[in-house]
Amino acid sequence: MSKIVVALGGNAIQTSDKTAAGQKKAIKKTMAAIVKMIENGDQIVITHGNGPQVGNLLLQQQAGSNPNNPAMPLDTVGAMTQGSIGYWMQQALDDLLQRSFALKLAVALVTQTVVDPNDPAFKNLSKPIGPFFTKEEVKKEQAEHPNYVYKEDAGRGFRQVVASPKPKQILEAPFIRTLLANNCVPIASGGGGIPVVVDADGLKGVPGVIDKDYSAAKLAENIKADQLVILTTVQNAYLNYGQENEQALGQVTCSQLKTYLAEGQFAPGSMKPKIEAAMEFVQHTGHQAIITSLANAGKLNQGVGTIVTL
Ligand SMILES: Nc1ncnc2c1ncn2[C@@H]1O[C@H](COP(=O)(O)OP(=O)(O)O)[C@@H](O)[C@H]1O
Ligand SMILES: NC(=O)OP(=O)(O)O
Repeated sequence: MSKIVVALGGNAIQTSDKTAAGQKKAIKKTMAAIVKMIENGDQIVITHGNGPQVGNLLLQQQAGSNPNNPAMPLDTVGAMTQGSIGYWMQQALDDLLQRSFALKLAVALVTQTVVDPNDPAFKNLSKPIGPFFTKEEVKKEQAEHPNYVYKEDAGRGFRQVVASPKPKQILEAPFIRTLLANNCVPIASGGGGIPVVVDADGLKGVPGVIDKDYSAAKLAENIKADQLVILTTVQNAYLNYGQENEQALGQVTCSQLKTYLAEGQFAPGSMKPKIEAAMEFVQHTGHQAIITSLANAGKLNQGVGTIVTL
């Protein structure tokens, strides 16, 4: 039996139907793929992104804000998305688990991730969140939210960007291990975990959204996982992605990936963090990491995807 941390990307949650019912439906389909991994006999910890949801909720908070009901800050909004997405996943998974594993339960855990208050990411905002805007729309948004920063996101439009500090420690890692030991399926570190710093007064939430791929690697390391699995839209990481000479990467070493990273083969904000997270886990633990599509979740022992080794 292997202990596996599975990181789920936006496509596992997002749908054109943004209602709770629409998102629940998408998540139920995703959880059915995860159950296949549990059926293989492995211990699974699920982590997930929250980019679209945290940005949307932040806008909703601002729109409804008044002195008696003020908008919540970004760290709290991040926690709210851990709650909502975690609830949807937990419910979907419980329904599916009850059919085959009467004793297993999913448990969504509000998770804090320690970051460095001096992380340069607080000055260089880079994490896109919320909806996409056209050039015209973004001018209106900027007038309404003068403190927000917007950047172009890979030719797909403009999005608000926030700080994305690197995770240093997943605070609740020991409890995640306890949950695993007690036959639970933890859903943890959602949205990369709520970024917190430790100061003289204790823990303090800070404004940012951590990249869930980097947090997944840190979580996998902190709970001594045997494998990190990053499930996304593509079956593999590719060289020359989208070009005529595109080449899927199968088994690949960290030193080969270092060369490909230097060549700029992986787009920042999408495949690059997944490659860097996989390398970090493999280099720190000696275990392997796999990047592949959600559709391949049940076939991980069949050599699918990009398999990163030392
Ligand atoms: N070299 C590459 N190989 C594969 N996919 C790549 C590459 N460079 C960029 N991508 C893009 O990365 C996307 C996956 O990243 P992202 O959309 O951030 O995923 P998720 O939301 O699942 O975390 C793919 O859909 C693909 O468009
Ligand atoms: N927090 C995070 O990385 O979210 P996305 O994967 O949805 O961007």
